[in-house]
Amino acid sequence: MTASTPTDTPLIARIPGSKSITNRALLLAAAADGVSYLRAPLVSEDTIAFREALTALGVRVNATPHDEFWEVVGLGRGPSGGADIWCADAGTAARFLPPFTAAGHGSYLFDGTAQLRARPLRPLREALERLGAKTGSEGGGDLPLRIDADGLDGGELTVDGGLSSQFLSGLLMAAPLLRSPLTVTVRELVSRPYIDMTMALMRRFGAEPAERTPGVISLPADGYRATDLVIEPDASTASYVFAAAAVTGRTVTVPGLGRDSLQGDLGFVEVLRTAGARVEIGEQSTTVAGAPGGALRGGFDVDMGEISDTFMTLAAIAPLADGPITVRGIGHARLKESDRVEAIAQNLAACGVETESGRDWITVHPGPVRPARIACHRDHRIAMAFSVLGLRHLGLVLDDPSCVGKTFPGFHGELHRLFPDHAPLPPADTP
Ligand SMILES: O=C(O)C1=C[C@@H](OP(=O)(O)O)[C@@H](O)[C@H](O)C1
Ligand SMILES: C=C(OP(=O)(O)O)C(=O)O
Repeated sequence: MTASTPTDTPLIARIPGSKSITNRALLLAAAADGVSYLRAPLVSEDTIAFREALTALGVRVNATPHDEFWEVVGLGRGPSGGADIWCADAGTAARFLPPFTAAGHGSYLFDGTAQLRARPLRPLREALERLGAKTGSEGGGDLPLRIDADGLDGGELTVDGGLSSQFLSGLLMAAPLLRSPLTVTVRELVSRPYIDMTMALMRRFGAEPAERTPGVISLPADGYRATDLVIEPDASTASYVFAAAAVTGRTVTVPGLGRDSLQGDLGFVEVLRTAGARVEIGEQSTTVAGAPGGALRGGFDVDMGEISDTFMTLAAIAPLADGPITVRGIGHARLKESDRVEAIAQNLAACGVETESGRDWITVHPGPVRPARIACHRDHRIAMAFSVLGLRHLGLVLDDPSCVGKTFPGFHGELHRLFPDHAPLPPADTP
């Protein structure tokens, strides 16, 4: 072992499957010709919503009793017959499914919770209209969204991914189902690693997207072939146990997340390295070892625009560091389950921590953390990020612990299993 290699006996974390990979794989399997197998899928509110939406679209998804794998009987084309589609809180459902239905036939009405209705959808709708889709809004907002589908021709399309990369991912995944090839030119783009994930998974299902010039993606209209896919643990979820290692001085290993991961959010461990943790990204696993006593180095500035789901994991523990930490590039994090920049600033203020923030950045100053009630805003990541800070016995209480169910229903149980001396027993209403 080298000096920088984690040494104490690692705690082995059980991290559920990636939400982003599960929901992409569900869509691609539904569009494919043949029967696909998705192994170790995430079972959470977002993926159940996606699965139920596909069922409403006439796709058969059979689960084994303990969800070891899901069998998806592909349609081999877009859906037909029309349906009402409930997207719940899932941004992936609201952004990936409308292009899929537009490539099919029939009338579809998409809706979701008040939280989802508040999130942007217009650039996707406008892109679909430019492709020739007939769309309508009911009630004047972005959702409910109606799509009257009669298949789509390809051609040339410019897409604005400046608010969310999910618009582009949804359009790219629908492209092989169009009547002719499509070339997409990307104007503005946040969260680029998710586009690489989309294209990598499209290839796993037999499609051939090509980006010969950066920002210009050509997509043959050759459909998808069924496949058998093992879904990696979720790297955004893993950020909480890696941060937990950093603040407790323990070592945590996540098996199944290695250097070939499709998920950009694994890059969060590099931010922890800057904060003084030791990190090893192996072929099949990643290990983070906290500095003794859970000491954190501050006094740095980091752009987390490409891995913005993990910025709250860092910001929540930043008061424990020995200097201020500034996170940049996170304007689009204001458009998620909550305004995450505001939610972090507000909750840290409740803990007596000083912050400064602007449209797309926040600085967290070091200092004592006082007991507080954390306002989760029904945002799973606010709940999970502050649970990690809470490992330092600071008297933090979440106002809505069960909101973690969006991506990790068993979060509190797993945190307690790994850190029984630091994390409380899970609340009665969570697994
Ligand atoms: O494509 C995806 O699976 C996701 C893309 C990201 O959203 P944005 O592109 O809106 O940043 C991320 O925040 C979200 O949790 C999942
Ligand atoms: C932004 C998120 O989710 P969604 O897929 O709903 O966009 C998230 O999980 O942090």
